[in-house]
Amino acid sequence: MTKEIRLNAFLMNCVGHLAPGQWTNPEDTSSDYLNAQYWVDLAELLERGLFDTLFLGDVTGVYDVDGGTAENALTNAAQTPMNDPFPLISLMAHATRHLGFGVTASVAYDPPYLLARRFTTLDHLTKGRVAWNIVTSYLESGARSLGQENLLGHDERYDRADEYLDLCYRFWEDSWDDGAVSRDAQAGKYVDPAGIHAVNHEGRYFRSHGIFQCEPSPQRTPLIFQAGGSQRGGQFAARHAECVFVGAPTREGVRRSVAQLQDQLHAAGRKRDDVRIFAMFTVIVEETAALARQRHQEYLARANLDGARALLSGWTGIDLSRYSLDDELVYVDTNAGQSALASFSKLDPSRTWTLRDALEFVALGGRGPVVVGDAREVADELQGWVNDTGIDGFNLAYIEMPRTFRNIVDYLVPELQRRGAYKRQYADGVLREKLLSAGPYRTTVSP
Ligand SMILES: Cc1cc2nc3c(=O)[nH]c(=O)nc-3n(C[C@H](O)[C@H](O)[C@H](O)COP(=O)(O)O)c2cc1C
Repeated sequence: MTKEIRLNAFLMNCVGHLAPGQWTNPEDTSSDYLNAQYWVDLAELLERGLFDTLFLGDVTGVYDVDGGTAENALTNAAQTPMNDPFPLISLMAHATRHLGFGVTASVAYDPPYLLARRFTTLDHLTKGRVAWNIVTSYLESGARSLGQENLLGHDERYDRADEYLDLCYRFWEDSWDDGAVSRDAQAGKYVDPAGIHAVNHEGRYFRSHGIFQCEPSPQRTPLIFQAGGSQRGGQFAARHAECVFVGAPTREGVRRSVAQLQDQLHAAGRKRDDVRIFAMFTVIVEETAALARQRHQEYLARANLDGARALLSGWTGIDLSRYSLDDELVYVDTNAGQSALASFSKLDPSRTWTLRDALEFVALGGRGPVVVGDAREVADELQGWVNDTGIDGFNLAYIEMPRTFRNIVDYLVPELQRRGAYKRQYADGVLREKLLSAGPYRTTVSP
């Protein structure tokens, strides 16, 4: 049977996101990210294309690993400057009915109570269309700006994140009984206090005593996404995630990431196909293959390798300005994101990468592959990846705004629909019901 492919759009609240240099194209509108209308137009476009979510990445801090300064990132707009993703969701939810919103929030800085409250608020305002992409942060600059000496150790960040999540689940799921909000005007009773329970938590990293102050939202716990493919990151995903976001440049790399995660799910007592897996990807599709290839060449000519180096240095925690472009990338453990370097070194042993190869790759679409062609070629390619790797869909980055997404909606989506590989309408229900064919509430079991 033809597998239905899921699509999310992958952006950050910044210029260019995963395409440093492309903002210099007069037709690219990504530097309009400061305008509300830019986001509303995008959300409406994605809903027209039946995208599952608009998925917003986020980082705390600036990319200052390259050369030990933020100069490169600032000059080339390498995810710097960057605004907060949360307020965008209220705007876009108001303009749409079905589109989901994935939002990345780090557990490194906000206390669990405040972040849990923010998600509950958004889940209400979106009527249950919010997902949380949980990350543990990788930029030391963020830690310093928030008054910390440095980031916790890589694996300890995940230990702390486990406790963070367990506490959030208690706020969302244990503090308010179903039916406690009676809104009984005749009796003059909005909430029945008997249905509200204090959360008492004394843990290694967090303490909290008291009732959660928000009434339960449609999903209670937002749909849980996770991105972070190290061994420890995979264990964390196996415990919490309902959807996982992987990023690797080759088919073999993605296949291995999926297989590793499935083994970890099995080890955690879950079914191997218990999570929906999305791969980072970029699509350049045009009405004709020739035009798509021409567009690709124009994008390559504008790609900014310095900006790409600022990004890759930040992701890996290694100052890549100290290496020559012909040096081969070799895996070492670092305290930043470990899977970023692994995906250009040990993940796929059949391929070696020089620094130049990796920068040219990252400059168009980050850690995900780029597929170029007319709708038929691109659909073949996407279906091939889904069949060979076990993923469920793609988190699609853009190169040019809004052309990348407009062309996907106008050319690729109808082709996938003709093949029976893409929905023709949204399913009913909250985001979890739409994406997982499950009930409205969290599908992973509390420990
Ligand atoms: C595909 C992908 C996307 C990611 N997106 C973000 C992001 O938007 N913000 C962020 O802080 N970390 C992001 N990360 C990093 C990780 O989630 C994680 O917090 C950390 O850096 C450690 O990752 P690791 O388990 O791969 O070593 C991403 C990782 C992957 C694999």
